[in-house]
Amino acid sequence: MLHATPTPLPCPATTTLTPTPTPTPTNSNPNPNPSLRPFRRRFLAVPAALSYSARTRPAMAVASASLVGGGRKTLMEYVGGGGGGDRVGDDLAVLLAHVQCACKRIAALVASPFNAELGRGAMASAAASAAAARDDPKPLDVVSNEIILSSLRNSGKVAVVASEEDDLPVWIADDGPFVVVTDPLDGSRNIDASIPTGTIFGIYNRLAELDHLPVEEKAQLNSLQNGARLVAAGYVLYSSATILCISFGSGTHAFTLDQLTGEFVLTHPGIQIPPRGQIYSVNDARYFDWPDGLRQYIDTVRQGKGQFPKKYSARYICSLVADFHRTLMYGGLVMNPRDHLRLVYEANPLSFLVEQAGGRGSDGKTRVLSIQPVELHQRLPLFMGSLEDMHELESYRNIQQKINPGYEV
Ligand SMILES: O=P(O)(O)OC[C@H]1O[C@](O)(COP(=O)(O)O)[C@@H](O)[C@@H]1O
Repeated sequence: MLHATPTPLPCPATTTLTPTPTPTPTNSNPNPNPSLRPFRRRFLAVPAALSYSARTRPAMAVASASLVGGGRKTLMEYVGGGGGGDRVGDDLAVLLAHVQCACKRIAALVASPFNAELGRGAMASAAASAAAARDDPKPLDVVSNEIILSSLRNSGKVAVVASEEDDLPVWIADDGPFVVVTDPLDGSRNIDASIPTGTIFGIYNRLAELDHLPVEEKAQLNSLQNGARLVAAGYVLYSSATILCISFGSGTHAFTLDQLTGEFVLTHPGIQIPPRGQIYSVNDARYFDWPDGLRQYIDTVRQGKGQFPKKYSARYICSLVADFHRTLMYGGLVMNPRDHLRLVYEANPLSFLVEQAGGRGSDGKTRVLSIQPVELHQRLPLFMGSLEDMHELESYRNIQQKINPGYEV
């Protein structure tokens, strides 16, 4: 079994920061599928650090020493050593310790051999209801949501959490200094094929001027903050490597999970997205639903007739975090031109990260971070990537897809 021989590392992975203990979490969105309860118990109960068998550990530790001993900082060392700049006080550090802990749990979950059983739960519920739309939460989304919510509660640092999986934000504590928005497991429709998925999160300060309002109202308004007010934003990519990429408003930095020690170590400090890439990432099957401007742009760059005289390549995983991460690394564009991705949970945190890496995020007309959210689950066309590619794309003007029939796959 996955956790038969646990060798727990402390969670949160810091000894200097002591999270405030809170009562056993309850969830506002209990999973209605009773067949999932054993899995939820298992994954909510495991220690954050990944577990390894005693037999394999010594050999792995030798390899590990060469990586971690190579002078690379862990995420918590980076944050504790002032790496995040002035914005990262003790409260935010404690919160981050809990966020990374939750994401290690989700990383173990998505790689688990028990996913097939969880998937059967998804198919059963889909069969039971004709209304089971593609956007319905899948069990792994639900479990991931519970893991995140539980960790955020336990941090003692969060006033309210707004999750893509929940209709309404969950108020946690009046004195929590932070507001967290999250998509706990984006791209989960790919999970049965072991295609990468990701967690996205954004952190705002709680707006003290709203404290006097009724709970529902202040929960909503705190969660609808403009993306320009983000204190920090990040994602965790669950792929061949598990990568936590974060910005505190002073650059974008990526940490890779060392599977041997269970620590995120700094591998990509100060990421700069190339000003030009040669890759565009979009669901090309929608070509005939695209507006003229977008078709012309893609036709132009794929023929090497754009401002950059090389033929562009296409890459599309259909998992936003994975497509975004590749774009951050190699440059180019990642886009979904129809009203599909969500401003609060996806577009704002990722735009914050791409801007901090020297790129741009827009809805095709307007900088994402200047759009004031009016609804929690508000959707928008989304274009992000290299600065020069973004400017060229936006110069075609008519790039937002207005036809959005609700595709089957
Ligand atoms: O169907 P499209 O337009 O290609 O959209 C795919 C996008 O939708 C997502 O799967 C998110 O949508 P869901 O919230 O429905 O899972 C992204 O990960 C991906 O980039």
